[in-house]
Amino acid sequence: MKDSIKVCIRLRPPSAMEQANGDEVVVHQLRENTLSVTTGEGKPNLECAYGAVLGSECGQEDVFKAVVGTVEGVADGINGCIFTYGQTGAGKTYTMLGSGVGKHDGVTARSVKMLFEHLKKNSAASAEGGDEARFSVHCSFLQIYNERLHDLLAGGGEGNSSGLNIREHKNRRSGKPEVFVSGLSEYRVTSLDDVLTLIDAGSKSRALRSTDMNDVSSRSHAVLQLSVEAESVGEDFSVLKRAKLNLVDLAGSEKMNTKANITRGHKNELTNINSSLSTLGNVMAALGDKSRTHVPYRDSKLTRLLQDSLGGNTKTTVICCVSPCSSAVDETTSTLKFADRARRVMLHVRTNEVVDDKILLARAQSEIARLRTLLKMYMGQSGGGVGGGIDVAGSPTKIPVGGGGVGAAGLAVEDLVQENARLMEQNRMLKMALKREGVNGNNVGGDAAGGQPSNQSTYRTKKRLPNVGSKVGGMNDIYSTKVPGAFSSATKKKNGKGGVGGGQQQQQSDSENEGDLAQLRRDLAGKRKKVKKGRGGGGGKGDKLGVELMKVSEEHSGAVEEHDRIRQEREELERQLAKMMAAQEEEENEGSAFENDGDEGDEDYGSDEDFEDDDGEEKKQNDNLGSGKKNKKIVLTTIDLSPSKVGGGGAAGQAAVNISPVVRSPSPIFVKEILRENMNLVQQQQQQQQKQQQALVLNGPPSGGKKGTAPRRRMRQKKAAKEAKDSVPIGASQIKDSTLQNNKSVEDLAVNLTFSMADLGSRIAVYSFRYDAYYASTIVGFDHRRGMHCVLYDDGGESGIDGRQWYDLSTKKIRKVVEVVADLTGGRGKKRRGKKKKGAGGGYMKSQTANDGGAIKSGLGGVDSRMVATAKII
Ligand SMILES: Nc1ncnc2c1ncn2[C@@H]1O[C@H](COP(=O)(O)OP(=O)(O)OP(=O)(O)O)[C@@H](O)[C@H]1O
Repeated sequence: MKDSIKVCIRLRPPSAMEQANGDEVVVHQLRENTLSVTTGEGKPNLECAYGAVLGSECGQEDVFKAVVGTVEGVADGINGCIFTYGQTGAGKTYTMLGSGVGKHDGVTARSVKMLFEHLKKNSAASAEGGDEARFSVHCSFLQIYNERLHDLLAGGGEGNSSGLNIREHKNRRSGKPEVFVSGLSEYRVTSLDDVLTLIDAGSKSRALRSTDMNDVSSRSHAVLQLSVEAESVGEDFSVLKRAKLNLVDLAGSEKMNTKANITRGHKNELTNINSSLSTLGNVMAALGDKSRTHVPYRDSKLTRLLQDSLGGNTKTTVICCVSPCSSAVDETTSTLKFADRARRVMLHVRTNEVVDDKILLARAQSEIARLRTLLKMYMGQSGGGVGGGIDVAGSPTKIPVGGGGVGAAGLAVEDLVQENARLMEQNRMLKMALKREGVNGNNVGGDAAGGQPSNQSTYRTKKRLPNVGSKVGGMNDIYSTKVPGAFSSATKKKNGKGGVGGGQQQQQSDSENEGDLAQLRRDLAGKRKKVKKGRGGGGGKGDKLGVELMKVSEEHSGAVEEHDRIRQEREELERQLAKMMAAQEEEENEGSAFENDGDEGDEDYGSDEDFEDDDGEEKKQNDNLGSGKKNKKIVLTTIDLSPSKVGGGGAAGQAAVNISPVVRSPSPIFVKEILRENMNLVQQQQQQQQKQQQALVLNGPPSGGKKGTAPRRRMRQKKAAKEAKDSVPIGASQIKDSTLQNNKSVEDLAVNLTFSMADLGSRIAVYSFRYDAYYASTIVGFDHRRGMHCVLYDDGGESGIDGRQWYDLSTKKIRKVVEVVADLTGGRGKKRRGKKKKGAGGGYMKSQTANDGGAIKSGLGGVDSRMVATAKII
């Protein structure tokens, strides 16, 4: 869904200072979405329209109404971002957070309230429908101060750390890069009160200073982020929706007052704020200008962090706050210019949902059906459609109507794919038959003579040499198109006049069909070219149709190619089989030439009755077998390729290849079973490899006869262990706590260990787990769903707040979790190095996996009963 950034302008009432100075009001709301600015002497007055204009008299509720659209979608998986922009003292913080810390009736509190209401409503609706619904919300709060990122919930404010880093990782599903802050703590919140507690705590750490316009001016950009996950699980589906809501209070722009005696620190702040706001403006300008290809997101931390919200998959609203007074008119004009740039930016918003595979499959199937219908319509329009079958090639009416058409090109994609599966299975059976008879069925195309016919093999005599294809129910058309029947050559050779005649006729129709098929292919190629050409032209319904046709047509041509390959393989197999039969026959004829009465060669094999009436013949044959005599004459008929006959028989126990008048296709269930079997085999192989690897680590590599010296053996073992360790893929667990098993879900842990983190759908490969006397728990592990390392922690219900941090170390291998530290007592910006001494520090806990030696950070300044845990993963 395409949408532009919504821009609202909010005029605050004149401040006490402005009133005292006798400032004139020069900005007025004209209509719902327009305002006018009297800019002063010599400058043109402005009249501008925006998404909404909120006059001085508008309250917080009115403002929220204007931005509610951004919040509404979050519970349904649509990212949202609301940020305030404007001069210092223009009312940004008031708009976002309300009047002063503690009174949270601004956009933030209202948005959070609405978000929880929506999530609960959705849950209740799902529950009413009999489905299970769960949601989780995690909250983080950071500030960008002097181009450094600080976790406002980690304590210590600007001084709490040297600054966090912005990283990028690829979304596993969409494949698109996503920006995140590495090591930023997130707390699980279940109500508005939880969020307000965090805002209160974080706001205490925010950088503030008094400016000319504002006694309590925010000198940093603050970003409150809520990560929402809502899952609904039904009997046969599961949908997980994820979205982020960013609520941003930007630092205010401020004119450099050269006369005022400002400190170096203040100057530095000012430069950084103005520079990042100017980059924000440049980014907006670049995004709004289609001719520009480069967007300078990386020019500031702010734009990099908001990258997704500005030009990506996020519904964004900007509230530009302005003073209505004449003394601020230049700043107001500049803010309105920014607003103008912002409203030109187009966004591509979509629902972020992870759907269960079953649903995806169903969707894909319905899409294919839709495309197929489209194709039919298209072909019908172009005059190429034929009868019941879908004629992709759009060939003239030579093609027989319905029932599969002449050749591969006359079949629908689905039919072809099914046909291919059938043929493949038959080829497999043929290979088995060949193998049983001594020819290496795998060596298709090789020298058939390599596999001598077995003397033990016996073939039943038949009256007729039917073409394989001609008798195959459901696949005859395809097959007869190109494959004259491997056995028809034997027929010709063996059958004398009558046989030859039949063979010629068959050949003739084959070549005719070949011609048809070639024509169909040419037509198809021509059609594709046309479609491609049309696509290049751009625009229009026809183009869309063309593109979709292309898709189906490509799908079709893939199936045709596959079909050709399988068919060639089939021909080769049959050639080998026929060759082998001929050799066998010759051999037997040589051995008992006089036994051959020669009469049967003159028989008329044209009648179906003859073909079917083989009971008596079979009995005779069996009698021959029983008497141990060789067959007088070996004539091969159709081989029963049905799995029940061939698959289960086994070469040794079967006296002959079973003969049956009809080639049965393997049932779809059978194919499924094969696939399942293959998957099982692969899994078994993988398990075996894992076992071998483990055995290698435990016992060292097999000695292979040479025992070697003990040191060498040890070295070998060490090397093998190292290799095994190195080969551990990311996310594979190195479990350190024997009480836990790999890949426990967080929910499992919650049940067993009262760990209240309900990170929906996550499966965490646990490297380390700690549950201590303070009832606090910490997990360090790998989150498979996110493809990131994580530290999850819980203070055991003391404050009801859980937390988590994600680390993007996906390119690195996990060696060791060095340390997990939690501090329940608080303390500002503590930094610890080295080993924690026994007994020191109440509430300090260390993971069993701790190995020290690495930097440890802990502490949450000013916030009691909350825990911080950081792991260093090297
Ligand atoms: N619409 C409003 N109605 C009433 N008071 C307002 C309004 N907007 C702002 N104020 C008051 O104006 C003062 C400055 O507002 P605020 O701190 O929100 O400005 P700001 O844009 O965030 O400034 P800075 O960028 O310096 O942080 C505050 O005392 C606030 O209460």
